[in-house]
Amino acid sequence: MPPPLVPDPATAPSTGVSNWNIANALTVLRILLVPFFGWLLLTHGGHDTAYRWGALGVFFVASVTDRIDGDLARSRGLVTDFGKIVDPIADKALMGMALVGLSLIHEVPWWITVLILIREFGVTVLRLWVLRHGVLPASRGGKAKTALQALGIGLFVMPLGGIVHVAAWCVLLVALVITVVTGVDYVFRALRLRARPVR
Ligand SMILES: O=P(O)(O)OC[C@H](O)CO
Repeated sequence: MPPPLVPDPATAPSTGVSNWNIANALTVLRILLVPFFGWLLLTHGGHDTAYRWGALGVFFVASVTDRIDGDLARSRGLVTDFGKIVDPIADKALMGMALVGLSLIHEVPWWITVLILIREFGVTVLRLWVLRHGVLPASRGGKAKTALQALGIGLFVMPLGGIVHVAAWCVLLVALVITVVTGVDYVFRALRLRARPVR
């Protein structure tokens, strides 16, 4: 099969470019936005509508940079192992902060937050465990999972009730299922990678 015209940054071989590039800078920016987002979400116990909208704005910007840095890495040949490892970590930091914050203000049950955190932490450990054999890139399912988590969390952060709240629950529950299923899938991918020789 001929190679795709635009390689996927997750699976494309690293190009040898410097880690100091615009795609990785956006990833780092996303990490820096996490505490700011958390502060906005938790101010006044999450009951201040203005801060809540502010938190949603920061969450939206951070989520959009996830898309942009991937597109930039694809189109400009800026794929690096650093990006492959740190990009998912940045996503996990943002989603983790959001879920812990929403649980602290009693809007998402702790069991959901803990289950998702265990999966995300576990996949990060798997990535480090296989690193000497190769990089475990984000799978399509993993990317879909992150997009659904972002949508569900974004709906929860919106200071609106009614149908928005119902939609938030539906999306988050679907995201939860995909989170678990892709987590199991990564275990098998990691085991296959570990069977390869050390690089
Ligand atoms: O499921 P993971 O750990 O591969 O994470 C996927 C990334 O968040 C996609 O950007």
